[in-house]
Amino acid sequence: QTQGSGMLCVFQDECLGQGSFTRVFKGTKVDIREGEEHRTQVLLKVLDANHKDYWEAFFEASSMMSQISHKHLLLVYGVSVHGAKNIMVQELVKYGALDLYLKRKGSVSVSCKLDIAKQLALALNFLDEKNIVHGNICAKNVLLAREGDPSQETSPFIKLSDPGIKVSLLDLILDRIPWVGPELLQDPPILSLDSDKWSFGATLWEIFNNGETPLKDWDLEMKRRFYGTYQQLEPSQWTELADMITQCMDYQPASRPSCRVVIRQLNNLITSDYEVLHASEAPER
Ligand SMILES: N#Cc1ccc(Nc2nc(N)cc(-n3cnc(CCO)c3)n2)cc1
Repeated sequence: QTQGSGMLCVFQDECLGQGSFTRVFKGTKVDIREGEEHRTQVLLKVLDANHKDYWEAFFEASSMMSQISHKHLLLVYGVSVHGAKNIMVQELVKYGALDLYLKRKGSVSVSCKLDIAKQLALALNFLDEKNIVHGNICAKNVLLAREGDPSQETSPFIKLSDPGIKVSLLDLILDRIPWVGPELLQDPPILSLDSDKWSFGATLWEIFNNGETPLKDWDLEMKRRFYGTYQQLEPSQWTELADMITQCMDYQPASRPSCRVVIRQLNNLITSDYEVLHASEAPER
């Protein structure tokens, strides 16, 4: 039995993956409306039993998502708090987490990547306008609802997932370097809308590096030094993209570009990419 939409029950199949404190399963939601049974495939995000005391943060994350709706935000049906289990029931997004998709696919076109980046920027702009901090923007939390296929002229479609448990323990924050803004390692940590812009920059880096994990295998000491010495992620060969990532990952939170500026810069990249892409077809000037 869950809150809200009167969902009757959910069943869980195989485990699909995991977050920091949770495991995700495919499941089925059964609603009874006007005496008819409606079955919907869902994603069940189950809070690990040994993290039971995180249930408030777990509940907060899901209630944040269920209070707002936007085409690029994940739909959360409700939270089941029956018995000892805390289960968040989400829409099942067809192709799952973007980082795994990019790793698996390895050959997603630049135009698709730009499209995904723009949709993520639109989701962030929506949250920004509502003064809502997500707090965990990364490719793992971007879900792919539709593949882009340039030959079929179809564009990809993404949904930003719930932020998961807001971590405050220092070593968990260290674990999220380079996605977490350096201002969160200060004392006191300052979580703000600007932090999401830093994370957006790190996520752009993942998208254009085919889902590669930034600072992979770096230990916590090396990660601390990455911020301590004001380092940047390895720049892309595409200067305009590299500049955008560096601007988002500005060590001064207030100097990071607004969502509107980011969307405008992405549109310029899309146009320039289009021109390069179709330059060969352009009639001799
Ligand atoms: N093979 C396969 C396959 C796997 C998953 C999905 N779909 C889906 N839908 C969601 N709402 C959330 C997630 N999800 C995945 N990993 C996390 C934890 C890290 O965020 C969340 N996956 C579809 C196909």
